[in-house]
Amino acid sequence: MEEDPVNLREFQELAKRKLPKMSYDYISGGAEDQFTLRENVEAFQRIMLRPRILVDVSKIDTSSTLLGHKMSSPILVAPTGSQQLAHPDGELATARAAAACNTIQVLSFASDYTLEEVASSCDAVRFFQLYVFKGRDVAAAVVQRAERNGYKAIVLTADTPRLGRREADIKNKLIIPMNRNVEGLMSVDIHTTGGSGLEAFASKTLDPSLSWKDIEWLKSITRLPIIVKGVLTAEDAIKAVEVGVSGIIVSNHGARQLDYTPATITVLEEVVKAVSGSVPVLLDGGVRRGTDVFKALALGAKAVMIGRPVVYGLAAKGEDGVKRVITMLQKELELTMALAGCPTLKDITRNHVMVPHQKPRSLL
Ligand SMILES: Cc1cc2nc3c(=O)[nH]c(=O)nc-3n(C[C@H](O)[C@H](O)[C@H](O)COP(=O)(O)O)c2cc1C
Ligand SMILES: CC(C)CC(=O)C(=O)O
Repeated sequence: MEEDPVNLREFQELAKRKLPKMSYDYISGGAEDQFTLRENVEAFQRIMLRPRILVDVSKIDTSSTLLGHKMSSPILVAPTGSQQLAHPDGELATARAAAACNTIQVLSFASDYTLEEVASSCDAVRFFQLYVFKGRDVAAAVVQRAERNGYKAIVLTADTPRLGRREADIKNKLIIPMNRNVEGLMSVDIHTTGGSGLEAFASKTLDPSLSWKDIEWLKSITRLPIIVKGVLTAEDAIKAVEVGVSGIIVSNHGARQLDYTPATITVLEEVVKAVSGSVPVLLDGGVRRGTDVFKALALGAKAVMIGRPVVYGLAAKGEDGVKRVITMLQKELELTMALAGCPTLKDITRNHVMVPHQKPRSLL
């Protein structure tokens, strides 16, 4: 009988056994030395909790809202491309699992099912993640389709003017399916003479000239709120608020872009302070435990997103695997809140965590 993972790490192990090496390496890997990949997880492990005792925790409420949308917990599904590498049902399975768990899926621009197919798969609140390609007409057409199909926000990924150097993908000569959302809008020759097929595609399509002034353009083509993903500094957080975004995601793209950026949890507080409550701040990168979610909330995040764990759940057990990953994390958060003396999310404060002097262990 197939084993039943009891935590998110065991889902990763199961996914590793089930997936071809090329797919597993693409999903699990990070950029270059993968220093930040390790840091994203380890920085959470350096933060300790300060639980309060003798609080009535007979009822725990994990429910939350984001931009006015209700969620059963502050845990969202991060955008991850090409989910058919993990399972044939890909983003459709993820959409149904997220809906069943009452949470928001951020659909990747690079999804293997089109945004229309995902929208008609089930009824749910979902957001759409945008990459801006050279020649803005493709992005404009896709954003308008997302709006027409009921997506409730645009998540602009801003940390990928070019693709980070992912050495496993280069060695494996990664083959990536053609982006379905741009079918009929553009044609790109993705044949390579070697190396990563994703890198070949990205270098032909991504627009490295995208800049802050383009938020104005994005606002001119959609009425949807814009959330910027990839903020790591107070300076950029302030800029994002100035140009009128509706939300910020502290993210280093799961350590797949610029290596030696800090773990996201170590810069969260800086960003939260810089925006002083004007817009919600989310975080992704390395969230693997309910205690991690709790720590991020204590440091000011409105919610967190999980990337790889969802894809591992999908690879391990399809739609049911994704459901179990999300539910597992929600239940761990609920238990953490009970054991820390926080019956509601509002009860989680900065005083519930002890943050060490932020120096990566390997630099001490
Ligand atoms: C396989 C994979 C594909 C991804 N594809 C996208 C994408 O298409 N767009 C995007 O904005 N981020 C993408 N990301 C980054 C995630 O949205 C997220 O920032 C990251 O996975 C969070 O870190 P975690 O995997 O440690 O949870 C991808 C990440 C992975 C692992
Ligand atoms: C560049 C995208 C197509 C995929 C992505 O964001 C990723 O692999 O991290």
